[in-house]
Amino acid sequence: MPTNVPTTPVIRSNVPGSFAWGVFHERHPKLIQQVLDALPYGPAERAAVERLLTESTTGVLEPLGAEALDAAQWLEWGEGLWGKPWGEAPFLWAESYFYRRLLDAIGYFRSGAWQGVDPFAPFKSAELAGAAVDDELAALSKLDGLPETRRAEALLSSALWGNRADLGFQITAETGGTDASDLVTDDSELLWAELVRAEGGRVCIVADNAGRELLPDLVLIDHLLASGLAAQVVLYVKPQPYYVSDATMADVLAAVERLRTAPTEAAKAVGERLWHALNIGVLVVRTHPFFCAPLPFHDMPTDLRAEFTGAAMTILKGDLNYRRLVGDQLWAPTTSFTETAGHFPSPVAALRTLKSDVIVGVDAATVARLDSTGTPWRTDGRHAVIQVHPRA
Ligand SMILES: O=P(O)(O)OC[C@H]1O[C@](O)(CO)[C@@H](O)[C@@H]1O
Repeated sequence: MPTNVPTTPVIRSNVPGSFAWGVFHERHPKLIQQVLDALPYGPAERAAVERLLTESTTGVLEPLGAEALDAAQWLEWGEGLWGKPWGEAPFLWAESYFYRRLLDAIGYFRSGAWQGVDPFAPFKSAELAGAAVDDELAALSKLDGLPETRRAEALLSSALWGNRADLGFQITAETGGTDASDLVTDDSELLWAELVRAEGGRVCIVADNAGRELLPDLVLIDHLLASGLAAQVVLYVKPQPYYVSDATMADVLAAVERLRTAPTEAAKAVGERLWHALNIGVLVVRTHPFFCAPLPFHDMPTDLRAEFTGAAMTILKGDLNYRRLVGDQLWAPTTSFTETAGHFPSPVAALRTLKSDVIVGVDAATVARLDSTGTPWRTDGRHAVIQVHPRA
């Protein structure tokens, strides 16, 4: 690259007052407290968690212990960063390592009583069991009466706003609910056109959160399969607990069960169809260690790249997947989505509510309108994008 071309700054968490700084210095202390309150960890785990909080806010990056199975992998990923303050590492890297170290602190990988115990399970279970989910599943019945196109739009919208996790089918089964201006880029027509163009292919969905986000994702998957738009759907989940509510295989099973045991026929039927789809392999759940790696998708390993290659479409859910797709950098918001996401090995769509500074693909007039509101529109979770990089 010529030396006079300015590069887009990578986001770091060392600027007091910035969003990234707030994640480490304001959100993580609260999160740690919630984790310690939710399960009765003993003195060793509690002390290790407190040490992690101190290290990640005022200390320097310490590598994993040599006994960890992924110690060598992390040493390589963190080359040049060890011994430096956490805030000097890229925000994406540091946040990912924080969750890896949290699992270390609570003994998730060590042989012992806490091995394999998801520290976030109490939050995920409470959400899935909650009355809000009952209402959302009940609202699903209303979608059956809608014309096909409207129904498809409603399902897409639910999967999108499910990422905000305070909305769901209720929004879409009724007359709207979100302000259209909340959707700052809307490529939904292009997304449906691409799905129709590649009808009968394999659609990959890279999940984000469990519970109230995963449920509408599963309903959308059911629609893609039932309509024939997809012959097969591959749902990618995290191999281990991550970013609090990210979906793992256990969360998929819990969500399918929630659907199958729902009080309404419409929701039950979705649950039964998904169970059958899993049985016959038209719905496949997969994972890969790279989904918990601290790197952008640009750097995905060859085996994962090969999995996405040939997919009719890959739909990436949520904020973190977006950051990993376009790069966790302070792009000018008008930078084209294709320029930043075109490296992905298949056509790709992002369904994301905005919860961090990164944003691309927004037209200048919309950026000016949003900036003029004086609200933190990039991070307050009130806005969303549907963005598509189609087949050439
Ligand atoms: O669940 P999502 O949509 O991926 O959001 C995760 C986001 O939450 C944060 O961890 C903290 O707000 C962001 O840094 C991150 O991108």
